[in-house]
Amino acid sequence: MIDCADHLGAMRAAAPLVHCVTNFVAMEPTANALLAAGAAPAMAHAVEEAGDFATVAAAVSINIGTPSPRWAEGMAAAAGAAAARGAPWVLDPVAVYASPWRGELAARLLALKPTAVRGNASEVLALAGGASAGRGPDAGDAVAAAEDAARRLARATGGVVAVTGPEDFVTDGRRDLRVSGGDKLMTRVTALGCALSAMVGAFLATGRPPLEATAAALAYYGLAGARAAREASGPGSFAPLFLDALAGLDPAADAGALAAAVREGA
Ligand SMILES: Nc1ncnc2c1ncn2[C@@H]1O[C@H](COP(=O)(O)OP(=O)(O)OP(=O)(O)O)[C@@H](O)[C@H]1O
Ligand SMILES: Cc1ncsc1CCO
Ligand SMILES: [Mg+2]
Repeated sequence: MIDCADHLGAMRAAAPLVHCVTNFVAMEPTANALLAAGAAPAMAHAVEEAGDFATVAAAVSINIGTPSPRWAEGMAAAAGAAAARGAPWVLDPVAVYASPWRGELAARLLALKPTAVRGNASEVLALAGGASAGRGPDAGDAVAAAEDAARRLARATGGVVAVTGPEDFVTDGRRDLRVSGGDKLMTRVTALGCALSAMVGAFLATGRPPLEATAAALAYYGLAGARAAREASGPGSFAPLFLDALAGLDPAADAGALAAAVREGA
């Protein structure tokens, strides 16, 4: 059993600074999700300083959603600075299949060996070199179709790969975990996957084993999503209720529900 509540408590106690080089769309939702969870965000992407931010942050999250050539240099600087000091960092390969240039950028970042990759099924399939049915940033493939790709990618980087969707799949190439939770409404509000990647960074910052820390972050996020959906009347009311649920989840009271969300194996 993975003690997700212990991971959540440790993350909140550390209140880790997560430096995010992320996309225009995701900046505010990501910063708000981190703050609601009890972590601290920084968003800065200029190549002149992204490495400086990454040097003081407890974790780094790199998201290629709306790149430009200079922005890409900021991503490489931040990822490189995290990798150089052994700090955890997460790669979110948004729409990596959408253009050859985006594919090259993702490959360049992947070569810096992210502690975790978090993407949807189409992104993970494409990042591993396969065909995918993604459209814009949205998945067109089932999570199950990306499991082998995720394992191969994890073995190649030595890190963790998380494929998210209706049920999340997390692997380090040897051990597989599945995480249930969430709600379909989460696909009707933009950038919640992007914010989740930064949340994985916050949990990795505790220094706990990356596979388990990633699963704990997904379980926490999914439980908050399911709770918010119970109260929401649509995507508009879901968004603030989700922040409240992230803030309100309690390691003691919710330990059972968090642990029940994660299962090992097939
Ligand atoms: N169909 C679904 N049913 C239940 N929960 C879901 C569903 N789709 C996504 N989720 C929840 O949303 C989380 C984020 O997942 P998703 O795979 O949608 O990210 P994404 O496609 O990268 O999003 P984006 O790029 O828009 O930020 C998942 O971990 C899960 O908790
Ligand atoms: C809508 C959108 N376009 C590029 S990034 C992004 C945020 C969701 O991934
Ligand atoms: Mg995404």
